[in-house]
This record gives sequence, structure tokens and C-alpha cells, in this order.
Amino acid sequence: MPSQPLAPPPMQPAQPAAVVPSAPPAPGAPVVIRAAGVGKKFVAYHKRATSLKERFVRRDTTSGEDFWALRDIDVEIGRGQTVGLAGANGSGKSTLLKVLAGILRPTHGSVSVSGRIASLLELGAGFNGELSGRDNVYLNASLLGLSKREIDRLFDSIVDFSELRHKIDDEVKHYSSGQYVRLGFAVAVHVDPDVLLVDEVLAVGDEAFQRKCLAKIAQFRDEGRTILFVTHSLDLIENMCDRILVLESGGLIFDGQPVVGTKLLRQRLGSLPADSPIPFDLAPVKPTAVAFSRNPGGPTEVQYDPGEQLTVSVELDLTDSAPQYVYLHVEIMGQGEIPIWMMETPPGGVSPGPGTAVVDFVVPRLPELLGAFAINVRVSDAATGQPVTVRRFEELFGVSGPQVAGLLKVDYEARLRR
Ligand SMILES: Nc1ncnc2c1ncn2[C@@H]1O[C@H](COP(=O)(O)OP(=O)(O)OP(=O)(O)O)[C@@H](O)[C@H]1O
Repeated sequence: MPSQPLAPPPMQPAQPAAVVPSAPPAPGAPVVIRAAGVGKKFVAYHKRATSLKERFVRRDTTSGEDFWALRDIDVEIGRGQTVGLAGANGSGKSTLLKVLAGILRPTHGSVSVSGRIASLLELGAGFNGELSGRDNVYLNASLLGLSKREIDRLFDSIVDFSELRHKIDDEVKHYSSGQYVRLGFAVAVHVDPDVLLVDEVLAVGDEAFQRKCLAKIAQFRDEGRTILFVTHSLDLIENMCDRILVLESGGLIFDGQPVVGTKLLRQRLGSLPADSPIPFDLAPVKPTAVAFSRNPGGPTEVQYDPGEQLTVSVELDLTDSAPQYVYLHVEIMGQGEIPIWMMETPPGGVSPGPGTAVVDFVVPRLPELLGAFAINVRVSDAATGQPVTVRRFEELFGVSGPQVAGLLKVDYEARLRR
């Protein structure tokens, strides 16, 4: 285990809470969705709600107020990624999808998406209520770039998927919201899209249809298509996605591993205590090993005398989404799980960077102790104080101090007083 010096504590102010470096597309995967510095401003009195949802969500915006629904969004999504877009109500998810789909123009910044995009955004978006389901299938599919002949070939399959054959010649304005979504989804998945953008419309379908949609999304994922979908189901993101984007008040506050992002969002929404650690396997910083030696980087030794120098080396494995400044708290545990003493990095933490790193804790003179001792390591994000993970190591080191009936040898006198 190579030893590296401790990095000095950071001089710059702490990062804003929960901001993590962006997770880039896998190396080698071409970028198919790119948003650079995207901001979207709405002016409340210029806009009228176009759906029931918007009417509810925008109730709080007073007339004439500028409102930034998206701020400075920088994201690159590589081909084949399945990305969940999450955040509280009103955080900007639908707006971001609309901007990426080209339905809304960003106020500043730029967006590019390559390949054929199929988007399933708001309820009924892209449908003309006065037309029949059949006509809407043709209209929608041709807007997505299919020729009449291609649509003729796919028509039965689209209708079968939607399970709406009995309604296909009715005007779409008489469809229920679930029926709208069935038809919209059926068209979107039949146009052979390279990129699928899906808003939280799946929630409108009944359970059987949701299962069918999710199976289709999973098939798309396995075929290496790029999927970006909005959902409030964080379990779904954990199960289906290889990346999560978390929005808060129009800003991107997390971009990375789904379980880390969902944990953060659950904390922000108050459904998980703020100090709950991430499961060890998924932690972006893992203490992988400890070693004991006299000098940093020296040979491993496990038996010491009081007064000798001891170095406890903690090896860390850090992913790209690890916090920049990492704070370690190391406890030396005696028999019966009693902490004997503790050691910490400087309060600002150390900056080990992605990959592996070693933090050495050097004890110049061991106290008068007798026994075998184990190590507990707690890792937190030094900027936010958020716990990252905890690990108890089984490796022991021994100190052969004087026999004491207790934990420490303390100087004392016994005096009689009457
Ligand atoms: N056309 C518009 N004009 C003015 N404000 C808008 C418009 N569309 C959205 N907004 C506002 O932008 C913010 C983001 O809305 P958006 O629909 O993107 O949120 P969301 O994260 O999708 O929310 P939800 O989870 O409720 O669907 C909200 O405060 C909303 O009121």
C-alpha cells in the first residue's frame, strides 16, 4: 500500500451543499444529448397554463414576475445511458425534458440531441383532440419522421400495444388520461427512436400497462438506446437507471450513481434522516484496507511496545462522484467494543481525488496500554458534513504494556484520611 502525504486542508470556502461533480458519459460512448449552460426563464403574465398540471403548479407565480425554471444546466449523456431525472414538484424536470425535446427554447445556453428523438411529455402532447386515435397515430408517427408506408406497416402493432383497438376510431378528446398515454407511448416506442424522452406519464397508466411500458423501456435499454425519463419513483430509478440527475429549484444538484442521488433526494424531501450513510457497496468513498507499521509506508507489524511509534494507514477507493474533500474519523477499539482513542483528518478534510489513496495516521508514542485493538473508520464529506460510510476492520494490532486492571495505567497514590 503506497503512502501519500496528507493534502493540506482546503483554503477555499466549502462547496454548496450536495453539489457533486458531474458524471460524464462512459468513456468512448458518443455524446447524444448535450446541454451547456442551459437556463430557462418564464415570465408569468406572458404564459398561459396549457395543462391542468401547469395551472396547479404555477399558482404561486405572481403576474409579471420573471421566474427561472432552469439555471445553468450542464449535462452530457452518452449513447446507451438510461438516466432518471428526479426532483421535488416544480424543480424543473418537465421543463428540462421540453428543452431537450426542442419544444421549449432555452433562455440561454445551448442544447443538442443527435439521432431520432421520441418524446412522451405531457398528457396528450402532440395529439389533436378533434382527430380519431387512428389519425393521431399517423399524425404523431409522421411528426416523428416515419413515412406513410412505414406507419401502415406498424399500425397494427401500435394499436395492439395500446390495447385500444375498440377506441381507435373515436375522437381522442373522448379518451381517458390513461388511454391518451397508452396511445402516445405505443407510438413513441414504435418509431425506432435513438433517444427516448419520457415524462412522468407512466403513472397515469394502470398497473398492467405500466409493467408493459417498463418492459419496453428495459428492452430499449438493453438494445443500447438512450433513455431519459422523469419519475417520482426513486425505486424505479435505482432499478432501471445507470445514472440519476437530481434537480432542485431549477439547478442540477446531483449527477451520478442512482443510489447516491436517490438517497440525497430522500434526505432533501425529508423521507430519510440527513445523517443516514450510503450502503457500503455503493459509497463513492470506500475504506478498503487498514495496515499497521512503525513508519508510513514501512513493513506491516502488528506488535508494539508503549512509547513506540505506530502508523495506522487507511486505504481509500474513490469513484468519480466522491466528494472533493473527505473527512476521516478513525476509532481505535479495545475489547468489548470500547473506543480507546480517536484520530481525525484536519477539519477541512483531505483531497485524495478519484482512484486509490492512503491516509496515514502517525502516533509518535503509544501510551501505556495492554491488549489487542481494532479500527473503525467513518468517512464523511468534509464540505457538507454528510456521512458517506462506516467500516469496522477485523485486523488487530497489539500493545504489550504493563499488566493493568483496566484500560489505562494512570499514576496515583493511595492515602489514608481520618
Ligand atoms: N410555461 C410556464 N410559464 C411559467 N412558469 C412555468 C411554465 N412551465 C413551468 N413553469 C414553472 O417552472 C417550474 C418548473 O416546472 P416543471 O413543470 O418543469 O417542474 P417539475 O419538476 O416537472 O414538477 P412536477 O414534479 O410537479 O411535475 C415550476 O415552478 C413551474 O411553475
